[in-house]
Amino acid sequence: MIEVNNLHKTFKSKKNTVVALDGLSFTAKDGEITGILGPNGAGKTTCLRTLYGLLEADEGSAIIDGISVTEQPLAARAKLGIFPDKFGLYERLTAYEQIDYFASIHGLQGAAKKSAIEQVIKDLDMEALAHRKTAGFSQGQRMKVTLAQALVHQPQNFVLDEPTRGLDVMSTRVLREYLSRFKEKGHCILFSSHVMQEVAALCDRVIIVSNGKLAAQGTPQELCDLAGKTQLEDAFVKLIGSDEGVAA
Ligand SMILES: Nc1ncnc2c1ncn2[C@@H]1O[C@H](COP(=O)(O)OP(=O)(O)OP(=O)(O)O)[C@@H](O)[C@H]1O
Repeated sequence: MIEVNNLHKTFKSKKNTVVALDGLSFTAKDGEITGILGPNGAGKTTCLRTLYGLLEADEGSAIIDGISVTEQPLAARAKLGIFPDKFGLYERLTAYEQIDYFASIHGLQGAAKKSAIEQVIKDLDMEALAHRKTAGFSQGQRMKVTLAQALVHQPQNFVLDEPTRGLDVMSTRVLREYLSRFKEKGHCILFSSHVMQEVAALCDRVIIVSNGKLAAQGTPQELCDLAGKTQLEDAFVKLIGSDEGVAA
C-alpha cells in the first residue's frame, strides 16, 4: 500500500518559485490499480519522484507498506518497483545482464536470482530478446526490459510514470495485461497517465491532481457521477475546471 500524506514541494530559483505539490494526500491500495490523472505541470511526476526517494518533500510524508521513504529509504525502496518517465538502458549489456544487475541490487543471489530472472523473462515473453545487447532495441522491447528490471524482485508495490507513452498498440496491450495480472496477485499499482481511455479501462481508482492538490478521487464511475458526465474525459475537464492536458 502507498500512502501520500500532505506532500508539499516548492522549486525555487533566483527568478522563479514554483509550487509543484501543495498538500497532496491519497492512498493506493493493494489489489488495485490506481491512476493519477492531471494536466501538464499538475505535480504528478514530482509526487512519483518523492515516492521513489529521488526528491525530498518540504513537508508531509510518503509511506510504502508502512515504511517512511525519508526515514528508511532503502527498506521502502525494497518494497517498490519503479518504471520511470525516462528510461535509459545500458546498451552494451544484454537484456538478461541488465535484469541480472537490478536483481543483484535488490539482494537476489544464486539460484533464487536465476529463477527470478527466468520467471520474469517468461512472464514478459522475452526469451528471444534475453541474450541480445539492447542497443537498437525498439521502444516496445525497451519497455519490456525496463519492466523486467523493475519487477524482477517481485515488489509488493509498483509505480509507473506514463508507462504507455511511445508504445504501439501491441506493447501497450502487453503492459496492460501484465499490470492486470500483477494486480490479481494482490500487488499495489500506481501509475500516471494522460490517456483517459486507458485510465478508464484499467484503473480501480483515479486520483485527479490539479495545481499540486487533490481535485477529486474515486472509481471512474464515481468521478463521472460526481461531475454529472458519462465520459471520464468530460468528468476530468469539469473537475479540474479546464481542458488542459487532456489526451484522447
Ligand atoms: N526540478 C525542477 N525544477 C524546477 N521546477 C520543477 C522541477 N520539477 C518540476 N518542476 C515544476 O513543478 C511543476 C510540476 O511538475 P511535474 O513534472 O510534477 O508535473 P506533471 O504533472 O508530471 O506534468 P506533465 O504531465 O507535464 O508531465 C511544474 O510547474 C514543473 O515545471
